[in-house]
Amino acid sequence: MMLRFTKMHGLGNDFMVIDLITQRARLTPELIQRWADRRFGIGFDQLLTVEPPRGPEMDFRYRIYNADGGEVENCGNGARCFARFVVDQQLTRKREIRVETAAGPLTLTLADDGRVRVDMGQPRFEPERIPLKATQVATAYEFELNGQPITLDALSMGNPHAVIDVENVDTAPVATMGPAIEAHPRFPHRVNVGFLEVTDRHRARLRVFERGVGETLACGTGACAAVVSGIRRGLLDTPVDITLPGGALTIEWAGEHNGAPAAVIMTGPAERVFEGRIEL
Ligand SMILES: N[C@H](CCC[C@H](N)C(=O)O)C(=O)O
Repeated sequence: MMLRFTKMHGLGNDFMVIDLITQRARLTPELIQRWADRRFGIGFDQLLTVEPPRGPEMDFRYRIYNADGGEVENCGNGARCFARFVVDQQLTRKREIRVETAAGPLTLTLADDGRVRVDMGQPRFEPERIPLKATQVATAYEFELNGQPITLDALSMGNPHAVIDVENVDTAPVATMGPAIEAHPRFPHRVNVGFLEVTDRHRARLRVFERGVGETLACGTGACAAVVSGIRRGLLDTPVDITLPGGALTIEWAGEHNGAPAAVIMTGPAERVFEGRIEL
């Protein structure tokens, strides 16, 4: 049996997108890993599926699988591609689309300039909601890494993120510190690791070592987490143009009011590369 898919990317963070509304497929971690391989398979950072909603208030269910085959809670670049996909495939005529994810609802809006605006929901700071082993909420957590002390921030965008300040992202120790923090035992579900360079009050640069993938050209939830962290710590002001190796996103966050964090708004591109079919 042949399975239709579309190859897409958001700033070079690339996806295999599968319509499981008009098709059926049982996706196992082994199959996803094989398809994710950039030589023996299709090659992608994440696999995204488009599924029927489980409740009347949603238009679709949006599921995300990392290249290592693990299902995860959220993917920001993927959300923009999801919106482009369901419109291009004529699965909806809406331009404001409500989707359910494992972390909660997202609202995807296609803008006239071709970019996609995503209400990414509220960030969460309580250690137990990241999750992170810590005794209380902070904006600076002290870690020991290979015998050396380091300080990082941590929060959830539905998926877990650590944020480390660096002078220059180009020389940041992404390849060594990234995997060491991703697998640190204080992050029981592992973690995405962002290296943040603040340029000025409204601009920043970021590289991300993604959980279950490695360094990617862009990470939407990582950009949201880094900007929220920068605003909370008084380093940034909303809106922020954040530049990753694959390109730039605009992130807006109005902060916390009466202890309730505002939703994070991310705006950026979504590109289709090719349509394909693969033997199931
Ligand atoms: N690696 C992430 C999922 C994909 C996030 C990223 N591709 C994005 O655009 O947000 C995790 O394990 O939580």
